[in-house]
Amino acid sequence: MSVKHAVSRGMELGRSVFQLGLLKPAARLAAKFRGERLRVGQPSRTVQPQTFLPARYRYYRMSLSGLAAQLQSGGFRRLVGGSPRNRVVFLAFGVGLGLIEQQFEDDRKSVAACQQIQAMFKKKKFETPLKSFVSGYKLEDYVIGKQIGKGCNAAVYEAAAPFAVPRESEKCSLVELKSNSNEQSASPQFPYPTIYPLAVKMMWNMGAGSSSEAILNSMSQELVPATPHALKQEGELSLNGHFGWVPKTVPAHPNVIRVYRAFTADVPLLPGAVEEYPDVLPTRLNPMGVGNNRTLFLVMKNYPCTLRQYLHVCTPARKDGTLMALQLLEGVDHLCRQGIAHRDLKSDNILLEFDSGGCPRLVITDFGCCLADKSCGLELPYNGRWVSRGGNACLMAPEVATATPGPGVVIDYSKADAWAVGSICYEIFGEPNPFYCPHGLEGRSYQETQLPTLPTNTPADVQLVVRLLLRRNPKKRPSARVAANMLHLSLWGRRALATLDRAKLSELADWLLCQSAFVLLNGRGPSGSSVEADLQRCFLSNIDLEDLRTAIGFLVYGQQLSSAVTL
Ligand SMILES: Nc1ncnc2c1ncn2[C@@H]1O[C@H](COP(=O)(O)OP(=O)(O)OP(=O)(O)O)[C@@H](O)[C@H]1O
Repeated sequence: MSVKHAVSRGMELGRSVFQLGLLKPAARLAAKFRGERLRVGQPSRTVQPQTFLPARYRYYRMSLSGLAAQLQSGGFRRLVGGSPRNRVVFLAFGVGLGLIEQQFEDDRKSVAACQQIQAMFKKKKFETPLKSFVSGYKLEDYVIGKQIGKGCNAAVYEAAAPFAVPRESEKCSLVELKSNSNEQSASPQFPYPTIYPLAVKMMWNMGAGSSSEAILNSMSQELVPATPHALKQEGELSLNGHFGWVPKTVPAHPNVIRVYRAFTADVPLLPGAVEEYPDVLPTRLNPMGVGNNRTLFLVMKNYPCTLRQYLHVCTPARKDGTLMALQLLEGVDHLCRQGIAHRDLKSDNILLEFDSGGCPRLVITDFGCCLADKSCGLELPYNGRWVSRGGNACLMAPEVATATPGPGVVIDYSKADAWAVGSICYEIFGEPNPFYCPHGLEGRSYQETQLPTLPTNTPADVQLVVRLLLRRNPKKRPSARVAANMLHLSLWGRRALATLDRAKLSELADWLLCQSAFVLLNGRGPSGSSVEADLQRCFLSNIDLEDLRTAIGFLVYGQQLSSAVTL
């Protein structure tokens, strides 16, 4: 081997060691040099891309400082043995690492750029159409229309708020929910509810008693998506915690429902009550009923349909399907960041409307089963069978479905909702959810090889994301953030990605800056859709270099990911 050849091999080794995250084994290898022939070939080791990327700087620094120490102490000759060729290769290896120092600098710049981008987009809060209003805290403030939905815990009715009709001078009101016409477009199957722009959810109260405090205590999870003005501050219910236990609430997000008002009131006899839910009525309305006299009412925007209803009549196009999956991941990531797990994600609990270009916008709703405990975050102590693990048993992630209660047992929900999104993607792309009972796979026992393939028109990156989201082992499953980043990159960064697989982080920062500038200047997504614009804002306001790098790792090594990547 010529010196020139040895140098280039050493530098190449130094670089690839860095890029592949193999600094730790390389450091060990260097320590073993003496008397051994250096193999420049691929060391055989199984590495998960999500685990090797974040750790690399640590090993890199260890190796560099170890190398410097060896050189200074004169131990270099001892370390590499007498062969001049080995010394050259090893020195070149050091040069390769030195070049990486430069990359490390670039990294720091990229991290700084990311932080600036994040700060810029975090400042701009997602707006809720309802500004503070003094009315709407009583049932009498609303005109109630027909029933639009029913679940196991509540009936939902369309509603209008005559108090909120704007006078000449008043521009903002609940009515804006319907009059934002440039934001909403009608669909022939699901016309926009114009006469009744609101939806009132009447909870069925069978055990809580009729005091406001008891109702709030037992149904407090429903208030997680409530706006700060949803509850009357100085009235019977208060969000400041004086009345009962109040869970965390989530800041506004385009893919999470907003509850504009919440109040308790006597249960009224609404259309269809006697026929459809007589048992949960109070004896005042049905002598055989077991419901309490008062209950909780939640006021939201009235959406044209649920995701399930929409998918019943439409199969979204490839791009719309990807945007829909991405919105769910963004919504779930937002909840995770607030330490909230929804725990009942299913297509009935996702509402849908259309932006002006007809692109479906999804919002996650029904927080009745959520985990939003200030004390335990996303880790639920599972001491006994009486502890609720969440809603729909069919869509329980494996780590939740297989948990057995006992002292010290904790269920980690940090990736459970992301798993459910993976299963819902089948529905979005026109297939039945493989986990729906009674004949579906079971979360507790399925093998990943049993997962059906998605239809061939599903984008390859979406197929990869779904396969990863449905991994049994949550440690090998990407978080909602990483999965969302993968879809963002797939939708808008594929060209940039082609240059990123060499870990050129300065280019990554450039690309992010371009994205930010585009979103800031345009206020619309690449194809003019407000859904896309919101998604890009979500992406940029949550940007984190390590998460992004992990997403790139998954995409770049995606084809080899059936079990693990062998380097
Ligand atoms: N804001 C809304 N706009 C339009 N329809 C809605 C709205 N909220 C709920 N619905 C309809 O009402 C149905 C029941 O609502 P929801 O899921 O909140 O009730 P639930 O009793 O808590 O359900 P579950 O049985 O899942 O616990 C939904 O599936 C949907 O069809």
